Amino acid sequence: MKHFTSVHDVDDPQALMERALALKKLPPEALLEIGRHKTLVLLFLNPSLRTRLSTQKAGFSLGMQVMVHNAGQGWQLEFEEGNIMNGDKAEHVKEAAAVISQYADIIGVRTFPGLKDRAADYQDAILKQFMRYATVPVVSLESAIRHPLQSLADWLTITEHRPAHRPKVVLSWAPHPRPLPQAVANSFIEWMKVADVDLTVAHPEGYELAPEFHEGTAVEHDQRKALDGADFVYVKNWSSYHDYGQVKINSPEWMITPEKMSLTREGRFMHCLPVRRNVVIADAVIDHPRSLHLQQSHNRTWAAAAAIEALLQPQNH
Ligand SMILES: NCCC[C@H](NC(=O)CCC(=O)O)C(=O)O
Ligand SMILES: NC(=O)OP(=O)(O)O
Repeated sequence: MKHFTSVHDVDDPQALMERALALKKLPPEALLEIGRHKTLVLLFLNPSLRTRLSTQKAGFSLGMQVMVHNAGQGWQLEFEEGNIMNGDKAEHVKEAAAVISQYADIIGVRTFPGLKDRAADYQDAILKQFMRYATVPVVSLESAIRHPLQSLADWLTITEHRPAHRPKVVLSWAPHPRPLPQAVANSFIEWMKVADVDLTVAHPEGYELAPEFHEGTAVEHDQRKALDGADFVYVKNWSSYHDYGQVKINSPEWMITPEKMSLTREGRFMHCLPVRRNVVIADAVIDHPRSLHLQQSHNRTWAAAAAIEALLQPQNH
């Protein structure tokens, strides 16, 4: 694996998921050898709580040195090719990525979409520029269109709580006051396509995701119908893809409530966090023992550990 930016970078996603579960069970001293004398640099162009801490923790657990760099602490980066850099951008990604590569064995990058220019966001240009100019593997810490470490952690969580039958997994849109990226939803669909689950995406009309992610997935516009018999209910807001970046609905109709969860097959609630209580999800659902949101955030460490280990394999160098 050269980089970890989507499920398509992974030769055998099932094996990676199983390796993450195996790493979770290893004694701490066995883990420490995996990344000894290696350095991980995490670069945050946008805020984070879980990704920042769980990926650092994964690095530390694997015996790595970890450095975190926040945008705003350094020079403002230019990502366009050929621009006359006489504005506020002091350093080109061409130099920045090459320089960081001298200090790091793996570079992690978090970069959210601007949600103004769909074509630009869906080119995932900032992540791709880092991949182009870095001389070491790049791991996505959530890019404009995908969040693969989250999806891998979600898959671990589903695997750990899987019923005997093939589970029905519902990805349900929910309301939010702010325009949010489509990355978590896009990525979740992509990873669930390689997991052995029955996936339905529930969203109001007008909230279709990008065709490359949506195609081939069952879609339901009636949320209650979608929830019928669900084993896992993954809740996430995303802003409109078609009316790009817009919040078209902000009424509580799509909020997940105990009454809606009662339609499921003792369904487990999932959310990547951060979550707005009583907007996306009623307190009584997230505070219920069947909610898996904290198991998901715990599994972020193990997803990151497995991805980092795979990127450290000698064939990458
Ligand atoms: N990394 C997990 C989710 C990050 C981001 N959520 C947010 O920005 C929420 C912010 C707020 O609630 O105001 C998203 O949806 O992609
Ligand atoms: N779920 C997730 O990626 O959380 P952060 O944005 O806090 O990293």
